[in-house]
Amino acid sequence: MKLALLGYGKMGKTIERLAKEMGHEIVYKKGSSLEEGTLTRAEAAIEFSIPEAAVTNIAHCLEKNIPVVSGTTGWLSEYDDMVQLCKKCNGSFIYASNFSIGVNLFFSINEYAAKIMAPWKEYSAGIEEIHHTQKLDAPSGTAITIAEGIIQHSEKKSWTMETPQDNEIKIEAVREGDVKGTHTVAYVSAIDTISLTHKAHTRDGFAKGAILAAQWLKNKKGVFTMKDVLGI
Ligand SMILES: NC(=O)C1=CN([C@@H]2O[C@H](COP(=O)(O)OP(=O)(O)OC[C@H]3O[C@@H](n4cnc5c(N)ncnc54)[C@H](OP(=O)(O)O)[C@@H]3O)[C@@H](O)[C@H]2O)C=CC1
Ligand SMILES: O=C(O)C1=N[C@H](C(=O)O)C[C@H](O)C1
Repeated sequence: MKLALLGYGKMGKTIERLAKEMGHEIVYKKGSSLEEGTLTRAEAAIEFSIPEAAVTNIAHCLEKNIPVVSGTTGWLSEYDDMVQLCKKCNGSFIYASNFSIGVNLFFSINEYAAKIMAPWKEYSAGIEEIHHTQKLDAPSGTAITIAEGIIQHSEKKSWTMETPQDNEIKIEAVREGDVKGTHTVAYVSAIDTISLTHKAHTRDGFAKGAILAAQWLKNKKGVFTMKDVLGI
């Protein structure tokens, strides 16, 4: 496929390396001070930039009728606007807080655990995410998706990074070293703890999932999620 990369940082470069190994061609690259190639040659755009740039990048692709896969986190207050724009342009759009197949399986395990744990009121759920010190947003998009999975299957109503009320889930964000992304859900009672952890060893899983999503999106119209891509 002919791919555009919107954002050419850690993720953009990882996607470029893996996409080339898979036989795809990068026809356009854009960073804050870089623009190479021609966007309109692209069959799909893969967008991993910064929260402030994501909406403009996504809207630009939709308006130019280029299918767009976005993994940028921290801009979701404007997600519904992008859904509306995609419909108006009859475009193709996938956003995921995490494109790794392992994390998407973890999301399903998390929802299953939330259902099982819901009646057992002596356990209280909490989430911890650990990332590298360059990460701009907190909590991670993945931690928010995990919290939403618990909220969907329990009496919890929202998440917080402060001291939680009874109907809130606490998310703790830790920034250290070059951690690629570690997410833990823990159910803690006075006598024991049940915890589930996903730990990314490299960024390759995120990048492979985004390339898979771009391939899957070919010839499809609408707004999709990684659950659609993976059929889970
Ligand atoms: N959904 C998922 O699976 C994953 C999501 N992410 C998310 O992806 C995003 C990027 O992560 P990462 O690559 O690690 O971050 P980086 O900081 O390494 O890269 C971000 C890049 O965006 C560039 N940029 C800035 N402004 C624009 C613009 N207007 N248009 C295009 N590019 C621009 C920056 O350019 P410059 O270097 O010149 O400043 C930089 O190269 C983050 O939001 C992160 O949370 C990360 C991993 C997985
Ligand atoms: O910024 C990162 O690095 C990551 N961001 C995503 C998030 O916010 O969930 C996904 C992954 O954990 C890496």
